[in-house]
Amino acid sequence: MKISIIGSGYVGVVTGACLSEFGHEIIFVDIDQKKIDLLNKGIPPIYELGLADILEKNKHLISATDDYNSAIGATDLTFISVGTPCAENGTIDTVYVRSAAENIGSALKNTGKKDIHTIIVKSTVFPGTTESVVLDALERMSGKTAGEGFYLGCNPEFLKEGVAIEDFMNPDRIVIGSYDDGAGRVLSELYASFDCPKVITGIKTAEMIKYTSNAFLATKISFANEIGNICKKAGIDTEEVFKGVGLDARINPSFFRSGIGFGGSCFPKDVRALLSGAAESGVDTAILKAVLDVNEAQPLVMIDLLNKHIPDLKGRKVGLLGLAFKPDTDDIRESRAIPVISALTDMGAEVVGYDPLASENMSVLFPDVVYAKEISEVMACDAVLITTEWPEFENLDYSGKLVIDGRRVRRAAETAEIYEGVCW
Ligand SMILES: NC(=O)c1ccc[n+]([C@@H]2O[C@H](COP(=O)([O-])OP(=O)(O)OC[C@H]3O[C@@H](n4cnc5c(N)ncnc54)[C@H](O)[C@@H]3O)[C@@H](O)[C@H]2O)c1
Ligand SMILES: O=c1ccn([C@@H]2O[C@H](COP(=O)(O)OP(=O)(O)O[C@H]3O[C@H](CO)[C@@H](O)[C@H](O)[C@H]3O)[C@@H](O)[C@H]2O)c(=O)[nH]1
Repeated sequence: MKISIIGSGYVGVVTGACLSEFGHEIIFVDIDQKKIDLLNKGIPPIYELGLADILEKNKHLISATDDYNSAIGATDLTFISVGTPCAENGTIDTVYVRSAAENIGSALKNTGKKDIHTIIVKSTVFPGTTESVVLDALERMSGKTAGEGFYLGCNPEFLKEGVAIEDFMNPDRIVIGSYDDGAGRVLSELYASFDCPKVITGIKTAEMIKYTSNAFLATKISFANEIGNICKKAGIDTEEVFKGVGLDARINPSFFRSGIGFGGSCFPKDVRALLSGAAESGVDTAILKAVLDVNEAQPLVMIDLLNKHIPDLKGRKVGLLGLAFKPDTDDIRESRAIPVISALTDMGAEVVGYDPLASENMSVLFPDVVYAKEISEVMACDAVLITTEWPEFENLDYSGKLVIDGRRVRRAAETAEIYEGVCW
């Protein structure tokens, strides 16, 4: 198929790159000229394991542009994968989705396309958004009617950063929300060779499946952290507890890693959006509120543990191992290192941070932090705080150090002079 992808971020580029592996021709559309130039050279605009190889290998199938008319005119299927950031009231800001849909609608009109075009929303949007914001923009700008002049659907994405290619290629399920039979048919054909359950449903239900999945995973993590805090006080190993708990097939062992909570571009934003959307419709969401409250408090447990050993942090050097919101990414969005750095600087500590990929991104938020080129600079600090579990932190020698571990690095527990695990 010939496929255009609007928005060349984590989701867009991974989707396009993976679909090119099946021989589909891909045109990326973005408003960021830097990303367009990189993609046209076969270089990924974001870091994701394995992405560079695919883009280089399939260069002949891939191009990028800011011109909607040429991209829509040359393709049969368009994915919208632009960002849906948090608006001030906690709901999603649909400005990018609306603008993408308006531009697609105009292009459908300008190019005078005769063949029926399919538009699929891959961005995470609050239930109802595709059938209101997107549908309205497409019909208004194209002069066509959904289901007759174009097909409309949604296909939420479940990939995890860092393992995004693997997740896209081997999904647990594919969810297809269809406004009309056409969108369902086109996506069923596109994904025919994927050997996984396909959930074909209405658009609002598909949108809700995405929010519910993320909210449930976030709930598991906050629950694990609350239980972890109880275990820490009682001298019980949380990991062993969840090993025992997760063996119950009704529960499942994944996403029970306790620590300093969840960050990233999705869990915090999506739980907030669900909560705000529920409040707007008069539904009280006690569980979702608690999930966020636990997640806000959890990174600060590190500071309490540090204060136990160094009561006055003024002028003391505190090293941070890990700045990214999780390993194998340069993404710092909602990283749990952020509240830790803020608290430390508020208390007058000098922060030295190290991350294999994310230092540059973090330096935009915190220009006054010292970004270490070598881990030894962090290890020379008065205390070492582990905020991201990069595999290389398992190979360090922590002897003689005071370590507060937010992510359970075994080697630190074994070798540190003073070791405090956040929930163990
Ligand atoms: N990052 C993830 O792991 C992940 C996983 C599943 C779902 N999602 C969802 O997918 C969506 C995209 O997330 P992301 O992380 O890829 O975002 P991102 O910020 O990395 O990328 C969005 C891209 O869209 C471009 N853009 C914005 N407006 C545009 C327009 N009008 N026309 C063309 N391009 C435009 C931006 O320049 C940017 O390159 C969000 O709704 C997110 O919640 C993200
Ligand atoms: O047991 C766990 C698992 C994760 N985390 C933290 O949770 C955050 C998110 O991790 P992860 O889910 O691996 O990364 P994301 O790339 O944010 O992926 C989530 O968000 C995406 C965007 O919606 C979804 O597509 C994915 O299915 C969903 O896992 C990170 O800060 C992790 O450190 C924990 O603290 N404990």
